[in-house]
Amino acid sequence: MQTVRQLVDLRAGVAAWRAAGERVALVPTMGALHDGHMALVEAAKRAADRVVVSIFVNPKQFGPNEDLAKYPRKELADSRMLAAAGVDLLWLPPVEEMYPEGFATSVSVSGVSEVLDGAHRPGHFDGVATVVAKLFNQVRPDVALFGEKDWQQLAVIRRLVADLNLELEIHGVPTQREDDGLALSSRNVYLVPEDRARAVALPRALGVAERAIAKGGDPEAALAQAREMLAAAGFEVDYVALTDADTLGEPVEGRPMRLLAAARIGGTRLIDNIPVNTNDYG
Ligand SMILES: Nc1ncnc2c1ncn2[C@@H]1O[C@H](COP(=O)(O)OP(=O)(O)OP(=O)(O)O)[C@@H](O)[C@H]1O
Ligand SMILES: CC(C)(CO)[C@@H](O)C(=O)[O-]
Ligand code: BAL
Repeated sequence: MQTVRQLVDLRAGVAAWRAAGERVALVPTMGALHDGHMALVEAAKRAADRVVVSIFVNPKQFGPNEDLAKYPRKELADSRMLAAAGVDLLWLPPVEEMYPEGFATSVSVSGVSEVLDGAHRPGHFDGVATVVAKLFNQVRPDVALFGEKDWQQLAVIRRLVADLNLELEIHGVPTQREDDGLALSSRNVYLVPEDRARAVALPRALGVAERAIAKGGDPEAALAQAREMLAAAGFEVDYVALTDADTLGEPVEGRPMRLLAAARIGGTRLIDNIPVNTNDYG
């Protein structure tokens, strides 16, 4: 595996593959890799001939009171995992390479960025859209892979790609979970054992609400019950919401729906989401 930190070297590496007619996949990450990231890498290997993984803890997507400084950084372990998985190139740009002196542009996707996590983390999705647009231009992949764990992020990126006529495919990869159902996340390392045990309430509350709604129950009552379950487990709830799966606006009759939640326990903010399978009970 090649590891590069300068754009000129990234471009040279990718250009050689492109000249040979090879298909290139990009997996953008912020590092501290776990099996969720590795599922993206495996999907990338199936989708393309060459796999580029980026690790960049993007300052522009963290708010002033968020965890940028303490976000886990594990470059050596990450690099070994990626090499062992057969990744071709690791793109590790320093902050000055990504945002040189004078950088002044922001990419903003309205609508889908403004609700849920967008409302709770002002500016977050502008930071994500800006860095992802840059990564797409730097690597120029044929396909890029993102996890469904960050469902709203995936929706924002699909909108960005459609609106700017970017020529690449976006593949969503299902959420990888611990045995008890908690979604894998780099931020799970922040959880002390007691909070880790309680955190299982997040996927459970979503599951309970999903079954109630899928069976035709009152959505507002189901969402209220999920909020109560989370509060009882010690979470402070940012939101539990039922939305249209693509726009993240109000659910629309006959279109796929998604249940999404964000909640904080012991100072750690966790997110999760699941589809609402009305057909299971049709
Ligand atoms: N459990 C998971 N299953 C599938 N994909 C995941 C999972 N966790 C993260 N990803 C995906 O990996 C990519 C990189 O995410 P990132 O590096 O932010 O990791 P993370 O675990 O989501 O970290 P964080 O704690 O910041 O949420 C994103 O596309 C994200 O959706
Ligand atoms: C897509 C991403 C790598 C952009 O910084 C980040 O938001 C993430 O890891 O999900
Ligand atoms: N996985 C999403 C990145 C973030 O929370 O900033």
